[in-house]
Amino acid sequence: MPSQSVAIIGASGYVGAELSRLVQQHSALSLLGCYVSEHSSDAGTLLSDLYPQYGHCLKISLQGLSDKEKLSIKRQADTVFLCTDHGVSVALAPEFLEAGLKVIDLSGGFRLDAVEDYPTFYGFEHKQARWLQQAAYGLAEWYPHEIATAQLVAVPGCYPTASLMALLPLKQSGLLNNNKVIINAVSGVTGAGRKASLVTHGAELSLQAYGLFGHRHTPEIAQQLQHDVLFTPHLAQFPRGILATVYADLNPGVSDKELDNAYQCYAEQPLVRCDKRARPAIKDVVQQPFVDIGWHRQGNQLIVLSAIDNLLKGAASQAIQCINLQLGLPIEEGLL
Ligand SMILES: NC(=O)C1=CN([C@@H]2O[C@H](COP(=O)(O)OP(=O)(O)OC[C@H]3O[C@@H](n4cnc5c(N)ncnc54)[C@H](OP(=O)(O)O)[C@@H]3O)[C@@H](O)[C@H]2O)C=CC1
Ligand SMILES: CC(=O)N[C@@H](CCC(=O)OP(=O)(O)O)C(=O)O
Repeated sequence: MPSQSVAIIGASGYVGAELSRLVQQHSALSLLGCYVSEHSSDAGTLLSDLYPQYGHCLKISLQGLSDKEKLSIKRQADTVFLCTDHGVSVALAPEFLEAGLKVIDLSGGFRLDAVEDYPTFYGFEHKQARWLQQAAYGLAEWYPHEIATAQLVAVPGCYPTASLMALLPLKQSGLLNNNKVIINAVSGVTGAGRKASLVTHGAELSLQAYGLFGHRHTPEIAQQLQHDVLFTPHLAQFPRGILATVYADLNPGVSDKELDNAYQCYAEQPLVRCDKRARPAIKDVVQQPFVDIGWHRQGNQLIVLSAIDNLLKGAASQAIQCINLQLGLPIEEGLL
């Protein structure tokens, strides 16, 4: 089996910790180091002290990302995973790419095609148009060849993963009519990251929509689907998981058989669980690398339901799927 040395930057965050665990249990990956920002208060702390549930596998000391550490990563790592905020990823990725390393970025820093969309949806000017153009979109079941050969992979957002896995079979099969697709999705609170904020404060949490009309995942979903979407995220009071409820209109005359056939594209995919009558539940995907999909129709109106763990299929386990594709390994290696 091929062996890759990997570095994880942003390892103390919710996504970084899950990814560190998955790398540790993957027989083709060796973990060079787990990094936080240079002056982080967590530098020197054991990752297992932050996440005692992973005490058996994450007794790894977090290191501040100093110039010295960056140099050592450039010398010794094959792949760098960035589990950092969008702006941090955009600043860090070119350094490692230009040193010849592969970068798998879990932020939104390299997901949108148009550099002009970054000020609007991310609030910063994107100065890395060349790398943006070269990034493969890391939706593993849909772009395996692009991911396999890319030096830079932009792992999709959690909401886009749930939404696109539900919708792309319909789009690919030409079953969607031209009406806007509506997506209502509910996320657990780990979706907002580990840093404390009033929005994620326990006493403030209930169930509430946010990001109306302007959430950054709207252009990401529309770009990949090549279809207009109205996406509304909701934050709820549970720790992890996303349920997307997708409303779409089918073209006139689409039969049940054509609809079911569209989802046959996942028949050989080990991490996609499809059942046309299912109403997927978050409890069944939490701590799992799967996406669960169910679909229901009344005439030409279709409702597709899609559930994932935001930290796994929505981030860390999808990143592992991407590196598996790059190493020529089965897509589910180290995940089941
Ligand atoms: N949470 C989720 O469900 C999902 C998140 N994502 C994306 O993944 C990324 C990480 O998310 P999440 O884990 O939730 O975020 P967290 O806020 O939980 O973690 C962020 C991590 O980045 C580190 N960090 C911050 N600044 C720097 C820096 N300059 N250099 C190196 N490390 C730094 C933090 O440590 P410290 O501050 O101590 O340095 C921490 O380890 C984000 O881009 C997010 O949008 C994608 C899909 C799903
Ligand atoms: C609940 C919550 O706050 N969720 C985050 C999305 C998390 C995520 O997936 O971020 P990226 O995909 O963009 O990296 C949000 O809406 O900003």
